[in-house]
Amino acid sequence: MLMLKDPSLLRTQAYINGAWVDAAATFTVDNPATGEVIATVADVGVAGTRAAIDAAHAAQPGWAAWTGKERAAVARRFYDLIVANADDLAAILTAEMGKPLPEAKGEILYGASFIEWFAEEAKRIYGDVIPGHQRDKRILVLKQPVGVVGSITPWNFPNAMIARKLAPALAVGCTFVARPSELTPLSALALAALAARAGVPAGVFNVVPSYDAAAVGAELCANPKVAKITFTGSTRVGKILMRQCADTVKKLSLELGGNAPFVVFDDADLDAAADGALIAKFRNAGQTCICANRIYVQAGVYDAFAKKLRERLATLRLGNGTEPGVTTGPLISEAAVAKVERHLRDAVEKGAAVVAGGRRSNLGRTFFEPTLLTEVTQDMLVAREETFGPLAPLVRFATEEEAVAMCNASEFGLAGYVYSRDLARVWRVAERIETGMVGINTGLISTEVAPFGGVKQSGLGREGSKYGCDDYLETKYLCLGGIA
Ligand SMILES: NC(=O)c1ccc[n+]([C@@H]2O[C@H](COP(=O)([O-])OP(=O)(O)OC[C@H]3O[C@@H](n4cnc5c(N)ncnc54)[C@H](O)[C@@H]3O)[C@@H](O)[C@H]2O)c1
Ligand SMILES: O=C[C@H](O)CS(=O)(=O)O
Repeated sequence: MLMLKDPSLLRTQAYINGAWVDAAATFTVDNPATGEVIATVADVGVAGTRAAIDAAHAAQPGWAAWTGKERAAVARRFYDLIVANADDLAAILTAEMGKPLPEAKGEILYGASFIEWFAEEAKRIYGDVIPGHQRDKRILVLKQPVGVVGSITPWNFPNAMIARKLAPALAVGCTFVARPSELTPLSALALAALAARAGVPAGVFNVVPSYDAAAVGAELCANPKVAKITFTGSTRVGKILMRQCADTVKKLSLELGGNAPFVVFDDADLDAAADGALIAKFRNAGQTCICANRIYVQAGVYDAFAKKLRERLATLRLGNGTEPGVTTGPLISEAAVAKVERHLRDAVEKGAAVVAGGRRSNLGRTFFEPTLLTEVTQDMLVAREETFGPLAPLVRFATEEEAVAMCNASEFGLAGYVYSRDLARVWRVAERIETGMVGINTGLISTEVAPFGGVKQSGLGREGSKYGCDDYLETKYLCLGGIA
């Protein structure tokens, strides 16, 4: 049973047009650590999603008519309420997703940082005045909200992935229909409760929990009242949404799959690199889009680095995320465990060696021991596919050229990491690696102040930073003639 300071944050109805709405259909939300049902949630399906879109469409002109300062004030109250209720939001998040409470609290504050950042940006949505091309012409450029935004988000960061999208939308005057993952809807519903308390007007922020992701996604993509789709999730689903948006030429922001290379050169600080690899690989039990998926180590330091990383794996404690001292929670499902096992089996069959972990834990069906593999080669599944679990594969390389070529031998390009104390080498590799983001001598790069996003099949657009409003704005050009 979830013990909350404010039990009213545990919401199981949809939030549409400022009202909590039941539905005839429901679905259950399970605790991935224990398998117990923690909530039964209204499933509003396509009909409820359509109603939410209608509400968002009706509310949008009014919301856009508020000044940036007025929207900023509401967003600031929203931020303050999230921070004030962070412990409850973290408890809800851990219950439905499994990550350890300290990590869940960190996610809540990370998500809140986007609400804070874009509350500030709301006052600075500037246009332009451009010198006329003819004597009687005056040219203006306006930045206007795109309109209704449909949002589809994953289970691994059930608070922050919504906040990272909702924040710029609210700031510029868009309205928002959020369809959270069926695995983790409670975090989104708790955010809706706090948004209402903050004074976000009815219809501006709607949450439509639903089990049938494909049907609701198709409605969001096809409905002409929706101007933009913002999606975070797998590349597979991102491609489906792209296709479905074509008929109405919707704007798209896509934060998709990753396969991050993590490169350790022989001149690196090996302790710093091992610390960085531990966080970049095992944060959220390896279930983040920017997790180090392939760890490339230059031959001269390969054994020393493997030893240091193995020592650090021994400090990880697997367990239920509510228990003090637990660093690594369960995976989201048995299917996720099966994917880790498939990558492990393939690697071992092709010659890799298990030097730590390598098996399910007796803690439960979704627990897998943090695992370290050596003698991994580029042809193994673990180097080509996103594992999304606590499996660290070490690949040996000889030269910088070889390392960069192996990094770029992927259709993904979200994040990459480079450890070296040679400034020239760091610049060469950071400029040549085909990713949207590069961590240099650090394994933790996520922040609201920087543009988050990928290249190649890892996505379109950027979230956060001074660039983060761009994807929620249209640029309108006014040409004033006859000014003699
Ligand atoms: N780039 C990023 O910022 C980022 C962040 C988090 C996760 N991810 C990626 O997400 C994946 C893991 O998350 P996941 O398993 O939830 O991904 P997923 O693509 O399976 O699901 C993401 C969301 O899409 C919904 N969905 C599934 N099929 C759909 C369809 N046909 N139409 C519409 N919606 C549909 C799901 O219910 C969920 O809400 C990984 O690939 C990870 O790299 C990327
Ligand atoms: O899983 C993907 C998230 O975007 C990772 S982070 O929350 O930005 O670190």
